[in-house]
Amino acid sequence: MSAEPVVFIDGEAGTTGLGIRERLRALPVRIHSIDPARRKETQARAEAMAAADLVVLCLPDAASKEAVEMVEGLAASGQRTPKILDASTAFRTAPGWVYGFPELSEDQPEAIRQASRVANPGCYPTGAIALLRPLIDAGLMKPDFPVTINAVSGYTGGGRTMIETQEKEGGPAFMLYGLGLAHKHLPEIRQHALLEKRPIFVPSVGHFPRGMIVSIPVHMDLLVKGTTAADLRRALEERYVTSSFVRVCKAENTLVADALVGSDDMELRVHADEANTHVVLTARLDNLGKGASGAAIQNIALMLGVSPA
Ligand SMILES: NC(=O)C1=CN([C@@H]2O[C@H](COP(=O)(O)OP(=O)(O)OC[C@H]3O[C@@H](n4cnc5c(N)ncnc54)[C@H](OP(=O)(O)O)[C@@H]3O)[C@@H](O)[C@H]2O)C=CC1
Ligand SMILES: CC(=O)N[C@@H](CCC(=O)OP(=O)(O)O)C(=O)O
Repeated sequence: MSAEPVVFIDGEAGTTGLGIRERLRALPVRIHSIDPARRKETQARAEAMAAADLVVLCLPDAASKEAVEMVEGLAASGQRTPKILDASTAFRTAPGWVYGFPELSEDQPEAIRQASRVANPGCYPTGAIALLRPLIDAGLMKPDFPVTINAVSGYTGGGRTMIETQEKEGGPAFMLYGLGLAHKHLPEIRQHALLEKRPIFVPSVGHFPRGMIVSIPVHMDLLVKGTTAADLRRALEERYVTSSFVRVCKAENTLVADALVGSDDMELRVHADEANTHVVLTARLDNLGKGASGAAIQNIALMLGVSPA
């Protein structure tokens, strides 16, 4: 790899692509862009891929799959091939891909460093997995726990189409969706949180651009006998004590969804009643920060072995 690695963002003009481009200014890398008029042309994209050390895919799932085939085509014709970081849902549970959540386990940063294919996590799974996985790993929550996840997102989570609808036509103040109970993030949450059962996941979107809260209610008598809210909090604190982005915070009585807008951090909380019979676990993040572009920058830094100047 040259002194200044080259990055090509396929989908640079989209919501996630723009966020990554902006954040890349903090890293010692060179961005290889293509003429916006040619951004969907196969030839122009293939040339840009061949010139890059890392390709970041910020595309819809189908276009991401096509882009990965293009990189594989380069390899088949004996050309140098870039590493790939994919922001879509297409490869988050695929064999041969490393899940780009460095806080997942102690070994995950090294796995991301070594990988040639990394899948950037979804926004909701980032919150849900961050709350659930340490509790399963610590043996406090059994893998067959009946998990329910409620979440609210800012409308930028829906990409360009939802942004245009909300901003031009003044979309709904608040709406539940995914009520077919088969949201595209369920397989990812289940696989990386190590859950045996499919969680019930009820996402929602509000008339605000950015911000997210993921919340998971827990009946304490369904956890491993004797588990307290303090045990849950300790397990989370132990997992994230070394993280620069994830922190465990004091429980609050109210939580505002857009408090972390512009930050790449995520806050986790354990809210309990006095009798310790009910707990609600919450994760608060910027859906475009730790939920998308911020997470991508963490992965890019690991994959290219660079850090902010
Ligand atoms: N928004 C979010 O909060 C998050 C989104 N993601 C994921 O990131 C990916 C991108 O999402 P997002 O940025 O929101 O979407 P956007 O719709 O905002 O951006 C997608 C971009 O890709 C371009 N594009 C579409 N098809 C092609 C193609 N065949 N070749 C080249 N460019 C193409 C689009 O151009 P045009 O507009 O002209 O069609 C657009 O610029 C998605 O897979 C999404 O699931 C991940 C985490 C969070
Ligand atoms: C509000 C909204 O529509 N959100 C999107 C998820 C956005 C996201 O971050 O997920 P991906 O990375 O998988 O695209 C949805 O529910 O499909």
